[in-house]
Amino acid sequence: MPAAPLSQKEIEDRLGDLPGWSLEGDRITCTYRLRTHFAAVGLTVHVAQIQDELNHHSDLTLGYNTVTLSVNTHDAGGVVTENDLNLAARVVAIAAGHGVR
Ligand SMILES: C[C@H](O)[C@H](O)[C@H]1CNC2=NC(N)=NC(=O)C2=N1
Repeated sequence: MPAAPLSQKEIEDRLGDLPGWSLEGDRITCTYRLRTHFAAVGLTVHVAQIQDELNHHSDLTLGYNTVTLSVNTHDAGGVVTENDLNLAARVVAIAAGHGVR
């Protein structure tokens, strides 16, 4: 049973607790800036590990010293659900440990 779509107000309310995350169209997104390229790679690998654990995957983009996540729930027709907010919360919880700026 796919997760239920959330209203824009529900999403915006929850994003208040997710620093750096925002609603962009039909997905939530965040760009983390790291001190070095290698630190960005490390965050990317850690996020990939969490995504496989949750079986929920963002479009994950690695730049020189940035990691951008952009996500919604495919199984719900490409809208934001609890699964996306849960992934964002897990990433927020680990970001500081990677030395995001
Ligand atoms: C078959 C597999 O469980 C599904 O395709 C999972 C994988 N990762 C996913 N990631 C995202 N963002 N949305 C999904 O609906 C989703 N479904």
